[in-house]
Amino acid sequence: MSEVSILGAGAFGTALACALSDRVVTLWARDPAAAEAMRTTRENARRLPGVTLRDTVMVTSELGDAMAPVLLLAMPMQKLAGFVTDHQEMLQGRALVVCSKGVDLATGRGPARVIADALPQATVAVLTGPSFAADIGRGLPTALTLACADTEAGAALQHALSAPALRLYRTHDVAGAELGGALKNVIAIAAGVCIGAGLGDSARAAIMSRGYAEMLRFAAARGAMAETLAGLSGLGDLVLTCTSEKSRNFRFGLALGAQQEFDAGTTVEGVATARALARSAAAEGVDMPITTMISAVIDGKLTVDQARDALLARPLKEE
Ligand SMILES: NC(=O)C1=CN([C@@H]2O[C@H](COP(=O)(O)OP(=O)(O)OC[C@H]3O[C@@H](n4cnc5c(N)ncnc54)[C@H](OP(=O)(O)O)[C@@H]3O)[C@@H](O)[C@H]2O)C=CC1
Ligand SMILES: O=C(CO)COP(=O)(O)O
Repeated sequence: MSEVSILGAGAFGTALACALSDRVVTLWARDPAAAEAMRTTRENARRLPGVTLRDTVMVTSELGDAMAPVLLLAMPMQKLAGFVTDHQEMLQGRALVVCSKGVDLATGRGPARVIADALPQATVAVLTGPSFAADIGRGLPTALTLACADTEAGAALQHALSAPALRLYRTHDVAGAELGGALKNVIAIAAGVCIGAGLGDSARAAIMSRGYAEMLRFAAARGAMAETLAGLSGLGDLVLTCTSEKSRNFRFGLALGAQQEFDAGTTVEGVATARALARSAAAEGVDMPITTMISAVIDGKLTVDQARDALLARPLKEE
């Protein structure tokens, strides 16, 4: 049995398994056929093609075989609540490190709260920051934030999950870390829309800066620290995903801006999160114009032109 298991064999879970394969690590895939294919070909051809899984990566579809002391949860945000509720008993008493980025649309909760509500006794941490699965899977250097309210447990996890090319910084600001990862995906969609609609690089820089301003406002309203948002999990990830076509959120925005189809099977966390955040911002009186416009454009309530005009026509104000 390994010390660390990764639950969810998508692009990110597979990449993390590769990063941690300097030791024995277990990767759980819910689909037995996918697990069998990975075991025999040593590749996750569907989610992370071109990356070879070392022999130290044990792949299983039996959840019980993956019950290590430290579990990394690498599944889409909207699936997290169902997963932890369904497997409450098995997950009890372990350190749960969630890698999902987003807000639960049904309840408005972030990933750490979703887990803590289902497993009140669990040690919960968040692993987030600028990191494309394709980069991590290839062993390229990456720095992430590990957030845990319990400083001692956080330090232990920081050491347990660091690897030769994976450098972890630690914080106790769980809300800040998870909000950074959730909020930036919506701004990445907006940046993609901007480029896809031909609005230009200057407009994208404005979206990134003003998007960051609204990330800070929302995070402050939730009691998060501005310093956390200025770090890897906020600004770092915002820059990455607003400027690279490796980002699915950015690519989704590109397609939306260019009025092109986008593959519905691709995980685009910012879509549900935009809806959840726009709803919360309105309810809590937090000014989030870009997030609100992007949510409306995604839902077809506004065209890109209407959203652009509405943003430009806002009352002039101090920066
Ligand atoms: N890809 C990246 O570069 C990064 C991703 N992340 C975050 O990691 C999370 C996962 O993303 P990523 O791996 O890229 O997504 P993928 O779409 O590549 O994979 C999602 C994985 O989750 C599994 N899954 C879906 N539904 C469930 C469920 N109900 N129970 C258990 N497993 C389920 C899928 O299984 P199946 O294959 O059987 O459908 C699949 O293995 C997201 O929140 C994302 O924001 C964070 C940093 C980087
Ligand atoms: O969060 C990510 C990189 O840090 C991955 O971004 P996408 O989900 O947009 O591909």
